[in-house]
Amino acid sequence: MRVLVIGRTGQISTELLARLPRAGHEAVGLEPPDFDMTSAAQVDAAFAHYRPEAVINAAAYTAVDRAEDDRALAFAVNATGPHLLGEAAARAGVPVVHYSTDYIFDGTGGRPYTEADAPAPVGAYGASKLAGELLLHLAQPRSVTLRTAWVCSAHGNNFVKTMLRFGKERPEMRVVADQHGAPTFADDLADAAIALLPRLAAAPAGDRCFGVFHLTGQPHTTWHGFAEAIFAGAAARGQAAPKLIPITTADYPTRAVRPANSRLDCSRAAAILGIQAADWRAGLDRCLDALKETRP
Ligand SMILES: NC(=O)C1=CN([C@@H]2O[C@H](COP(=O)(O)OP(=O)(O)OC[C@H]3O[C@@H](n4cnc5c(N)ncnc54)[C@H](OP(=O)(O)O)[C@@H]3O)[C@@H](O)[C@H]2O)C=CC1
Ligand SMILES: Cc1cn([C@H]2C[C@H](O)[C@@H](COP(=O)(O)OP(=O)(O)O[C@H]3O[C@@H](C)C(=O)[C@@H](O)[C@H]3O)O2)c(=O)[nH]c1=O
Ligand SMILES: [Mg+2]
Repeated sequence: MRVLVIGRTGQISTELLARLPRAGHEAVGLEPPDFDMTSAAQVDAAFAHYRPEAVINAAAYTAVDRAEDDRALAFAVNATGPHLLGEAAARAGVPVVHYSTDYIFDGTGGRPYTEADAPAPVGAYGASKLAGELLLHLAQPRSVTLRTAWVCSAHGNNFVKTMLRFGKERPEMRVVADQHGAPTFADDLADAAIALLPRLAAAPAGDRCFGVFHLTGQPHTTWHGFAEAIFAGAAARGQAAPKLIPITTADYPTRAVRPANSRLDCSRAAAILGIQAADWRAGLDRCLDALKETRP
C-alpha cells in the first residue's frame, strides 16, 4: 500500500519509515519544515499529491513540561492536526492509525486502565492528546488510536538516552519510584501499526477493529525500575553505571504533573487485533545494541 506517515525523524516515524518498505509498502514521511499538519491547506495538498491508501500519524507535540506554557501550539499539533488528517482521510476513504498516550488518564486508579475507563488528563499535553483522539474519530470513524506509554528508541529523545547521557556525567542518579507504567519500544509500535494496515483498508466503518486500543510493553515497572534495567544493560555493554537512588514524585518537581498510575491494560488489542504487548526488556536490548554501534 501507499502509506503517508506524518512525522519523519521522530521516534516512531523513523521506525515506520524503515519498516514499511520491508513489509512491501511504499512510504513517505512528512514533518516540519516541509510539512505542517496544523495547516488544512498543507494536509489537503499532501493527500492530493501522494494519494495515500492509508495514513499513520506518528507526529505530535511531545514536550510534556513545555506544553504547560505552550498550550496553543500543543493543541494545534495534537488536536487540530489529527482532526485535519481525519477529515482529509475520510474524504479520500482511507483509514488512519494514530498514537495517543497514558497521560490522558489522571493516574489515580489502583489497577491498569482499560479503554472503558474515563479519561481525565491532568496536564496540557494529555488534554491536547485526548482532544486529538476524539476529533480524529469524529472526523474519520475508520481510524485506530493506539494508546501507548513511555516510548523509547535509539532515535530521538527519550528516557533511555537521557539516563545514559546523565549517567555518564553523574556519580548518582535520583529517579522516581512511585510512578508505575510500562516502557514501549518504537519499533514494536511501528510493527503494530503496519500489521493492522491490510485489515483496516478492507474493513467497513463500524468494524470492531476501529477505535481506541491500549498497547504498551510489558511487564509493568516504575521509572526507577526501568532506569535499573537501563544501567544494568549499559554495564553489560561495558559502560560505567551511576548509583541509582529511588525517590518520590514529590522529590522531583516538574512543570507538568505526571500520572502515578500509567499502567494500561492491553488485553483488548490482543483479543480484537491479535497484537500482543511486547516484552520491553527485549526492546531495551535492541536499543542499547543500536546505541552502542552508533557511539563515536
Ligand atoms: N514519546 C513518548 O513517550 C510517547 C509518545 N506517544 C505518542 O506517540 C506518537 C509519536 O511519538 P514520538 O515518536 O515519541 O514523537 P517525537 O517527539 O519523537 O516525534 C514527533 C514528530 O512529530 C513531528 N511534528 C511535530 N509537529 C508537527 C507538525 N505540526 N506537523 C507535522 N509533523 C510534526 C516532529 O517533527 P520535527 O522533528 O520536525 O519537530 C517529529 O517527527 C505521538 O502521538 C505521541 O503523542 C504516546 C505515549 C508516549
Ligand atoms: C531525567 C529524570 C527524570 N525523572 C522522572 C521524571 C518523570 O516522572 C519520569 C520520566 O521522565 P521524562 O521526562 O522522560 O518523562 P515524560 O516526558 O513525562 O514522558 C512522557 O512523555 C510523553 C510524550 C508520554 O506520552 C508519556 O507516555 C511519557 O513517556 O522520570 C527522574 O526521576 N529523574 C531523572 O533524572
Ligand atoms: Mg526532526
